[in-house]
Amino acid sequence: MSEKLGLMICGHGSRNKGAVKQFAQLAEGLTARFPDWPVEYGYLEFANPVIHDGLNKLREAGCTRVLAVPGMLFAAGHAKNDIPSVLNTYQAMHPELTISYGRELAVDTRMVKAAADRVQEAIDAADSDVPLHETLLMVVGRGASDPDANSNVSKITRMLWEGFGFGWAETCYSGVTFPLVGPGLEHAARLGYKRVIVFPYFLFTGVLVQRIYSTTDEVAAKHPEIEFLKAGYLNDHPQVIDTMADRVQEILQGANLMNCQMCKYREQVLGFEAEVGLAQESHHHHVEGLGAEAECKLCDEICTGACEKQVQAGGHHHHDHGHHHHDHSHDHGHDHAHHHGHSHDHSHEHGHGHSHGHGHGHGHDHDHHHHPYPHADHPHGPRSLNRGD
Ligand SMILES: C[C@@]1(CC(=O)O)c2cc3[nH]c(cc4nc(cc5[nH]c(cc(n2)[C@H]1CCC(=O)O)[C@@](C)(CC(=O)O)[C@@H]5CCC(=O)O)C(CC(=O)O)=C4CCC(=O)O)c(CCC(=O)O)c3CC(=O)O
Ligand SMILES: [Co+2]
Repeated sequence: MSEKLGLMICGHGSRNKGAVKQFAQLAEGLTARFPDWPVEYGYLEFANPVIHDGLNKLREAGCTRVLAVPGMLFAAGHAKNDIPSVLNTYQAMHPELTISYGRELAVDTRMVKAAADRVQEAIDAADSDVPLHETLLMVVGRGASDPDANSNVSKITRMLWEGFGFGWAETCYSGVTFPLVGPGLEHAARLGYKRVIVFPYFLFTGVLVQRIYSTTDEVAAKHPEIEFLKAGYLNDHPQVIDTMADRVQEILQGANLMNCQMCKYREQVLGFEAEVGLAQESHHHHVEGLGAEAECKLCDEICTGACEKQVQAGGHHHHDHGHHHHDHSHDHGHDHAHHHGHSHDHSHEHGHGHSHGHGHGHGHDHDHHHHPYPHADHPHGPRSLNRGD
């Protein structure tokens, strides 16, 4: 029997409409590279269609083998646990279909080229001329509880630093790990460079990119002697699409091997030894498929940061399912009542034994546990930064 191939692009998803639109554009770009196959995309969380919907469509189109690629920059929880969990569940329900999973975009010369273009665009758009030697590049990664992914951001930073010849370069993160953007930029401001370029190494706009830009404005206001440039994120850069297309080809060539050398689940990674052999399970089923329900109504298109201000003012996020800020809220034990009225116990086990429960909109009760991130209370990390919630 001949095989009918289909392509499934597994994206992250955002509450922000602009972000979802931009990911869809990226997916369109990839679709154009595979004109002979049915191509679908779906999101892990916060937006529709979900990955499951896309898989249904491919199956209905008669596909016998689905090549699934993660629309993810690095291999952390989403690429290692959450997407595989969705795919494996689907595979188990549909044994007639074969799902082959590809790898993340990872550190790749083409990704570095795409990043370099965004940095160059920021330099070109600047009013003044500052020599590269007097410029500091700050690359902002998403940040995860996986040092494999976090350290790959530093590699991107070094490639850009060395490639351009900037005076200095640093790496910081939008959440979960340290240093966060605020402390990272404050440190950078002390180094005496005339210009600081803040570059979010992100695929699309959204809540987090907006937070990075707002934090940059706050730090810039305190340092009028330094010029801060805000570079754009990767978006649907042709080289990003090329890289993703290559990840698809790798599956067919049988070369889609993830690099497990630095994987905390398999190897004794310094500081993360306790996580060897840990179950790689998804924590995302509770947010998956929140479509129109999760969509942010506070901004029209590109995130304005209005949701953050609401949180800071003491109110909860408009569609807060209590998960929204958990990466920096482990230190307060409290319960959120939720408008949907279902309860869900979400406990984070970590060294200090705190936990918080929250309710959220889901049809069933369940427990899930995140392994404690060993440096959650780092002085430049998430817990020390009081964003007011
Ligand atoms: C705003 C928020 C959603 C909301 O609540 O609205 C949001 C948004 C986005 N995340 C994105 C990417 C990634 N998110 C993770 C991981 C986590 N993200 C989580 C929370 C939140 N993520 C909420 C903010 C909470 C806060 O900080 O206040 C965690 C804490 C909780 C959880 O999800 O369970 C979990 C940590 C798990 C851990 O490591 O412990 C990883 C790493 C990984 O793979 O795990 C990647 C990179 C994947 C890659 O490599 O590409 C993108 C796409 C960015 C892009 O454009 O590229 C968006 C979209 C946007 O910014 O809108
Ligand atoms: Co996420």
